[in-house]
Amino acid sequence: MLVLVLIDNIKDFAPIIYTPTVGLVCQNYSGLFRRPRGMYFSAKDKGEMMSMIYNWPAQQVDMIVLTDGSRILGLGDLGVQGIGIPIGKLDMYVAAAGINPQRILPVMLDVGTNNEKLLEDRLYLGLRQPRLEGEEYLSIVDEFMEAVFTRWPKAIVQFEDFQMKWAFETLQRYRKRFCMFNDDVQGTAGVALAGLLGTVRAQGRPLSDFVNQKIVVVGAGSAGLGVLNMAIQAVSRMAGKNEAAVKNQFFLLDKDGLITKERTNIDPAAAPFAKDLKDVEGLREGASLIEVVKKLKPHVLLGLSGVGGIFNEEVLKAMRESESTKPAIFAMSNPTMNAECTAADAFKYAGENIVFASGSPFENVDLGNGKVGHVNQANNMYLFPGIGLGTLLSGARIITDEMLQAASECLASYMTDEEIQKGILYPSVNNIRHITAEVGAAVLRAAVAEGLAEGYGDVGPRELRHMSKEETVEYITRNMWFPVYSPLVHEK
Ligand SMILES: NC(=O)c1ccc[n+]([C@@H]2O[C@H](COP(=O)([O-])OP(=O)(O)OC[C@H]3O[C@@H](n4cnc5c(N)ncnc54)[C@H](O)[C@@H]3O)[C@@H](O)[C@H]2O)c1
Ligand SMILES: O=C(O)C[C@H](O)C(=O)O
Ligand SMILES: [Mg+2]
Repeated sequence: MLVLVLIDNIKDFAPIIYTPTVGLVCQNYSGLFRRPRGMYFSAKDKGEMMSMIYNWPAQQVDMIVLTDGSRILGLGDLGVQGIGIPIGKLDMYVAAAGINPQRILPVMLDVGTNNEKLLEDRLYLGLRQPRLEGEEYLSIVDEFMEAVFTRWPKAIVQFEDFQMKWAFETLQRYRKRFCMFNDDVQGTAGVALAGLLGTVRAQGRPLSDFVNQKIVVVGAGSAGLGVLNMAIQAVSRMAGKNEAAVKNQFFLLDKDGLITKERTNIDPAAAPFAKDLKDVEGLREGASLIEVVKKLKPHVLLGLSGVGGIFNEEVLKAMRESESTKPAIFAMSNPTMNAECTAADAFKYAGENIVFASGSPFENVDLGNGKVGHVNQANNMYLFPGIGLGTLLSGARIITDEMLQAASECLASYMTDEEIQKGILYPSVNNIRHITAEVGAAVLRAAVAEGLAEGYGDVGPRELRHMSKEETVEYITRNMWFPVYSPLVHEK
């Protein structure tokens, strides 16, 4: 019965099973622990993972969400307590994508934690050792991946909330070998790109104008860099130029301010986005956020820093001088406390004509005189269920950039011009099954176009190839699991 309640009331329950409440649960997980859910693989299980996987009681597993707990939302290293995230994401898979709840598997890779507080907490449930590093670490993930795909060759593994270095390294290591994706890097990028394209439409400009938007990204981690990579690919396609030629409009800041080529010890993943000082006249290496906003007057300010409140009054007021008629403020960090600003502050200080989005939910803002400041939830939940379900039903064995791009484009075109004019960039969470069906169909059709779709169950690749767009959406919808409960019969 619970699943039905969740599906029917997803808008009310998403903030509980998902951000922000899931963050609070993870922070307190060891103390709250009652019974286990999912599987834990620890560094001490090395050599045993294959038999452990074969011990999982379900015959079939379709969807796995895996974390090592090293970067849980914006809350940092929470060790095994991060298991709440795979559980919450998979609850969303059940509610939004209709993945059969008997075929999901939340997984924690316990390789230790560097969180001193947890190491000293006598209730802490995980290994009391510093995190494994280097080859030792990778050998654990390798063993897990080999074991999973040996038993369930058609499963999909979603990597979630890994610290940046491992997020990128594992993505490169596995994406051509296994059916996997990194939600923080790739799911987030697709949702952000759809929102960025929406803001161009909200200004009443043609999509081709995207190439002229000045976009400041605050946070050079797995999510921020994922967004930049995908946005630059999109601009490059639109402008018909190579990626190097279209980077000028993007500006990147991390904890040390504006990233330029003058930076010493620059992270290799951020290096391609570092600015030449001559292209940011009047700004210096490490310029602060307020300096950058005042100087550049950007169209979009997008936060993926994990730092609550850094879009402060001064920064938001500076956005009033934006060159855009409808400046966009995306405070995408989670949970709510870590959002770069609140919705109310954004409308109060940056003005009523902004477009606003946050990663965690906020109420719409009453602007007085019957006017409402619409709050969008720019969260990867709009895409990951469709990416997972579309891939599953296509039978593809890898997830390509084209499939992810199709997901993002589908979300970008979901909203009508009328809605977009009102600042509504994303659909209501209440429609999540419909969105997921559309996104899933887009992903599946992209897999077909690339010749990757091998089919699922009785539906072979030939049938998939011959499905129209509408038939694909219908096929996806038909394959969503839905709870049916038999009526209780009372004895008279
Ligand atoms: N809305 C979504 O769908 C979504 C998706 C993924 C991640 N996120 C959120 O984004 C945040 C970051 O995630 P991540 O995986 O990129 O983390 P990360 O740890 O890989 O990166 C964080 C980045 O922020 C930078 N930073 C820290 N303090 C800063 C400051 N004061 N000013 C500017 N930059 C600063 C760091 O230098 C680093 O580059 C988290 O809060 C996470 O919850 C949201
Ligand atoms: O979990 C979320 O709500 C989004 C995202 O995956 C995050 O890490 O913040
Ligand atoms: Mg995440």
